[in-house]
Amino acid sequence: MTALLEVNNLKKIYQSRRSGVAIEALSDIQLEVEAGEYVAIMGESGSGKSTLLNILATLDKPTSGQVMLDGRDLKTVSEKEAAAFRRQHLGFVFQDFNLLDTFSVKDNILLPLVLSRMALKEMLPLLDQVAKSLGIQALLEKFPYELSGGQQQRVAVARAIITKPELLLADEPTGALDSHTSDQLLEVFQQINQQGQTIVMVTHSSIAASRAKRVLFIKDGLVFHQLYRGEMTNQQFLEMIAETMTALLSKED
Ligand SMILES: Nc1ncnc2c1ncn2[C@@H]1O[C@H](COP(=O)(O)OP(=O)(O)OP(=O)(O)O)[C@@H](O)[C@H]1O
Repeated sequence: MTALLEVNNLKKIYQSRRSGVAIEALSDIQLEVEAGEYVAIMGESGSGKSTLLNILATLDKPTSGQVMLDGRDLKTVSEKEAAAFRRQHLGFVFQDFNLLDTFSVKDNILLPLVLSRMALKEMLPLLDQVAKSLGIQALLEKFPYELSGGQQQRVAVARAIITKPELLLADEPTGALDSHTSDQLLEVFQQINQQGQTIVMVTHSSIAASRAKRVLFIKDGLVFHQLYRGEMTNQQFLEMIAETMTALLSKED
């Protein structure tokens, strides 16, 4: 079986325009994600997590190496095609929700379908389904500024999954949430993963990572280590992740 996402020998070097100094953010990343997996990516600040996510999201290009999504090399996605490609195949959830304040919740969620020119009568059943599964039916006519952070993030998740993307990419999705709301969001992620949604989530939080099925640790631009949940409970997996993070941070090179 081929993986849904395959990353081979990915390297990213940033060239500082001012100083001319080259920074190697990713040196040789190798990873595979199967359809239906829920993978968290951890690593200390500056280890290259956002760089990796941006490349997977087709928002940035690698210096070398390959990313294959569902058998397609992202190199073959042209600049012109990129926005439509992202809409059709990927969903995004960010730390700061990124909702449009002048649009109602309903219109925010429908936006990717509107941009894909779907007919309204096809959209509405999808809206209904996604709103029900995230428990946000009562919020549809409100505006984002009328919602709590947790509610806004649920709306952002609804917008990300309404297109039924092959892959949901999340960058610090619990970063702006308090611990209670963060738990609720993590439940939502577990629930949509159980329904078949593949998720790759970058996070600083060991608690968030402990809800995934697998955790990758990045250090020095490489996948340094990985842990599988297997039969572990959330608490057991959390302890193992926390120990690994401590070891990772204490091992200076
Ligand atoms: N646009 C850029 N130009 C130059 N250097 C960059 C750029 N973006 C990131 N970097 C550098 O690349 C390295 C990796 O950064 P990246 O943001 O991917 O790390 P991160 O693991 O996501 O960090 P954090 O957890 O703090 O968000 C860092 O050394 C950073 O300073």
